[in-house]
Amino acid sequence: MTAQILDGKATAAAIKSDLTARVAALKEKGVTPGLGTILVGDDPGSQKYVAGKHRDCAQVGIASIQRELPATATQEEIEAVVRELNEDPACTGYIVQLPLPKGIDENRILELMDPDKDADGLHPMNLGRLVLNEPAPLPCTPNGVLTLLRRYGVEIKGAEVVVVGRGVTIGRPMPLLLTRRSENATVTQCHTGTRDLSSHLKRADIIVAAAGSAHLIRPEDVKPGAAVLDVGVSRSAEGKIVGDVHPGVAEVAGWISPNPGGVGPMTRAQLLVNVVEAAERSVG
Ligand SMILES: Nc1nc2c(c(=O)[nH]1)N[C@@H](CN(C=O)c1ccc(C(=O)N[C@@H](CCC(=O)O)C(=O)O)cc1)CN2
Repeated sequence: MTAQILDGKATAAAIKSDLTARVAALKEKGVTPGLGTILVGDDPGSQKYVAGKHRDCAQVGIASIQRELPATATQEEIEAVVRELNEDPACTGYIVQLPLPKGIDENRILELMDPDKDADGLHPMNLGRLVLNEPAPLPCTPNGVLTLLRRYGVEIKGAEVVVVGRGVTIGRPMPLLLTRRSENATVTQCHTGTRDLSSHLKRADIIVAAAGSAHLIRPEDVKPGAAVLDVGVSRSAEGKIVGDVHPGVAEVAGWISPNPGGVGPMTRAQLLVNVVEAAERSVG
């Protein structure tokens, strides 16, 4: 078997084309959505992701507001920029690019954001709303995973899903999305403390690999026909992306997301969706 590709690049392009029309309609009503980003430090990966987010904004007509601070920025300096974007009427939604440099209290920064401007869905109020099943902006990567699965007709209802990883951007919120009544999946969350990862993976209809551990998911651990989403990013010595999923998995799985070209572009597209939806709510 050769797996069908879950093409994140193509799916993101379709989403952006829909958003372009919605942004134009908002502008006719006098509202220009504006995405702010706060980037601290000089991590090349983060710089690339933020640059991509602003490229996407330009494509669909969303205004860009960029704030950059050096790696030496203090907690107070970052908090001052958060307060500034909270107050800026041109900034309808914003994100703080994660991770922040060591020594910065990331949770405190997220808590300080105006939850109504939280374009990432990572403010504790919005994560709480997700737990309570109330409307909230959805975390971009997990929502991107769901959108890809739906687009390619992968059955989620009743599926056994294994999520590998427990980070704040993917691992923690992913099961919350998958276990909503609208999705009705059964989720097992695995992490570095899981005793026998292989035994869990072998039962999974869908695997979401977000461990950041190169080629952790091996062909022999995957049930034939399963859908495998590769979210993890490690870098080779040459700086190339190495995913969590071994290339041989493509011979066993029913669907596989490439990496790059899978969940990454979907993360960016879902961010724009959150920004546009917030602007649409503001006009009623
Ligand atoms: N505030 C946030 N920080 C981080 C998030 C997030 O959702 N919000 N997620 C990740 C990084 N991320 C988004 O910011 C992200 C990751 C990957 C991509 C992407 O388009 N990747 C491309 C490859 C790019 C490359 O060549 O390096 C792909 O997969 O095709 C976009 C955004 C952590 N931080």
